[in-house]
Amino acid sequence: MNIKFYKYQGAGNDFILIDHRVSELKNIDNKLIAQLCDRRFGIGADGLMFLTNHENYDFEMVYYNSDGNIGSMCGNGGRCIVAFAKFLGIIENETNFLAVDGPHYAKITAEGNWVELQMIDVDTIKTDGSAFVLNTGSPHYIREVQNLAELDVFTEGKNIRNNDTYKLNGINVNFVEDKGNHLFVRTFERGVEDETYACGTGVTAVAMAMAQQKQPGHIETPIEVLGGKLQINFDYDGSKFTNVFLCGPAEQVFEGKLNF
Ligand SMILES: N[C@H](CCC[C@H](N)C(=O)O)C(=O)O
Repeated sequence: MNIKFYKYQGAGNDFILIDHRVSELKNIDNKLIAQLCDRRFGIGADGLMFLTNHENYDFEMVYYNSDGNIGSMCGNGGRCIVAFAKFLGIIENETNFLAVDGPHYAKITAEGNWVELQMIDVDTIKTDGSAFVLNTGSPHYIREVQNLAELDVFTEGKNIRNNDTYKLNGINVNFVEDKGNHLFVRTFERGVEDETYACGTGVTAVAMAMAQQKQPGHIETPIEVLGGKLQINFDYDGSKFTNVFLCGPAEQVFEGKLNF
């Protein structure tokens, strides 16, 4: 089989994309996905996505984590697949597509490399000790820290993700430092089981957890991650977050063929 793939990255969160409308890869084998995402034995990526047809939407996004298992919502993956749909000529500068957590609206700049993706509304933030826990399409744990640049995110994140509370279903673990005019965020991702350079649903959750400690209103939060800059915009009425947008770059890096 000769299967064409494309590699995308959004703020350093990187993905393999396959146009499933034309691909011959019909039986999705989780071990093969893990191998393709492996950085030594495969292409290397934090996740793999199939773009498929859907009768009521422009397309459907099917997302797998790099361990080969189907993932929950991936925000940066969502932004990358929107850029991919534009590249394929399926959409122009706006789209409504379906993902695992429901329909998403997105808009895209003319050049196609800046994508603003609407995320699900959120009305529940729980606490776990001094940490916050919420679901933005994927489950997230958020802890505020000092000196985040020095933190051992892998060890700390892995311990939290595997503690008795979260071991069974897993959780994505985010650490945030308030830098005054922006938030600095680092994330240990479930399904990658490592720190990634950016996590879209993660920074969305972080912006909400930090905003609930402030005045309600329209809130725009600039975020710094290891792989670049993202921005989260939403309306917060004191209990609910609506009109939530994850904004940032989404770039095609290369294309290739799987030969097997
Ligand atoms: N990198 C992703 C999160 C992937 C979700 C995955 N780690 C899971 O919990 O299944 C993002 O940009 O939102």
